[in-house]
Amino acid sequence: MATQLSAETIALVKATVPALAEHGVAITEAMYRRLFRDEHIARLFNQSNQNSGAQRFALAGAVLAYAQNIDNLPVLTTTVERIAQKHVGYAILPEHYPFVATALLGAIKEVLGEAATDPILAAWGEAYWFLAEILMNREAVIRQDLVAQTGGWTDWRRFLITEKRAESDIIVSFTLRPEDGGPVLRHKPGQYLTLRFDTAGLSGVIRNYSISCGPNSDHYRITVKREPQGEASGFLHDSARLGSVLEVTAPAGDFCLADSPERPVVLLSGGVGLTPMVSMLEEIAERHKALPTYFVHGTADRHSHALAAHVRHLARLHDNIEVATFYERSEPADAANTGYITIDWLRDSVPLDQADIFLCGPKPFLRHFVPSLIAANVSPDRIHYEFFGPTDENLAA
Ligand SMILES: NC(=O)C1=CN([C@@H]2O[C@H](COP(=O)(O)OP(=O)(O)OC[C@H]3O[C@@H](n4cnc5c(N)ncnc54)[C@H](O)[C@@H]3O)[C@@H](O)[C@H]2O)C=CC1
Repeated sequence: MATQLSAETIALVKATVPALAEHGVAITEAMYRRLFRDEHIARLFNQSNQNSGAQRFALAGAVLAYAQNIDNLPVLTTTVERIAQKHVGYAILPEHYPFVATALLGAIKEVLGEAATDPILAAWGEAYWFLAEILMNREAVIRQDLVAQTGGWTDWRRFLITEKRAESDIIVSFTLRPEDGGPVLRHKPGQYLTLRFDTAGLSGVIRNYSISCGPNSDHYRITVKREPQGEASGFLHDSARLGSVLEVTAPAGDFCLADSPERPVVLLSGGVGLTPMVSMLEEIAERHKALPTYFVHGTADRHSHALAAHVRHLARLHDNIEVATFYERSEPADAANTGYITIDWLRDSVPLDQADIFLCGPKPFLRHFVPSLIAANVSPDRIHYEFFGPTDENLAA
């Protein structure tokens, strides 16, 4: 692999930035159309993100960001790590990359027509493989690291549902244990699992769910909200039973609590976005008993509030854990504030000037808090957020 792209390639790719800004979504649309002619490639993707169009927009943004920063790649380090983690979770392998190269170059030619000259296509081919090498190398390291650990694995492994438990009117937890009876890899609190369903009507459907329990070598727990028209969540809520099998890849993701947290921690969540926070809270209760921790959660009302008793229980056992709850609609008996969590409340109630802030929730929640925290002088390296779905890297913009 070239260790660096030539100045000529960089210039040719950068020259396509205006065309990508204008036609990026058309290009990614054409790319996916070409890519999905191969059934085995189509099965690698979460098709609900395709149906919503979100994946096309996210990829168009990523391609544009790559072209814009091709002479300053360190800017993309976080994005590259997230993509590599996601690829390992989706069991993407080096042999899949040529399919994307062919589809992307074909799509650029199709959409840009004569403007996509041979030198431009050659430059994009080179640029694609340059980035692909970086990703494939990183993904190989992640996979090696996974198999080197007790309970680790790569590719899909069969898990059984061994417990199913309602956490609120709309949220259910599932405990998953390997069918082979072996141990599981201790995940990093905050990481997610990738599940593949193999049931009639859901064959090949893939979804990510955050792990909602603390690290252990025996089982994982996921906690799932029923989404309107959600195929996978509908199946899990209505049809999955004890003993149902799900295929799972190893825990992935870089949104996690440090091994030895050095600053106070604020765990800020909206709705079912509390799941990775509960995993972090269990780990803090178990291993970081002196770490000042603020568990701040907003949800619609008491009926949608999952794992409430569990979180309160952990807080009661540990002096260092403070819990605050916000309901959009509260009743007099609720131990909750009314309305949304606000930046003013956070400023008055948690050590924003020192803490690491972890955020997970719906997009409007992240779109509100990430810029508000930056405006409140929280340095971006202390703001950590997670959102499932095609990654939107522009929340801080
Ligand atoms: N690891 C991950 O990336 C995970 C992501 N999620 C995501 O979290 C989201 C949670 O969704 P739902 O439970 O449907 O949430 P929701 O739409 O019901 O909202 C939950 C709460 O978030 C708060 N909120 C929403 N907008 C806000 C704003 N602008 N300012 C302040 N607070 C606001 C409110 O308290 C609201 O009650 C989903 O989009 C899901 O994909 C969930 C679990 C894990």
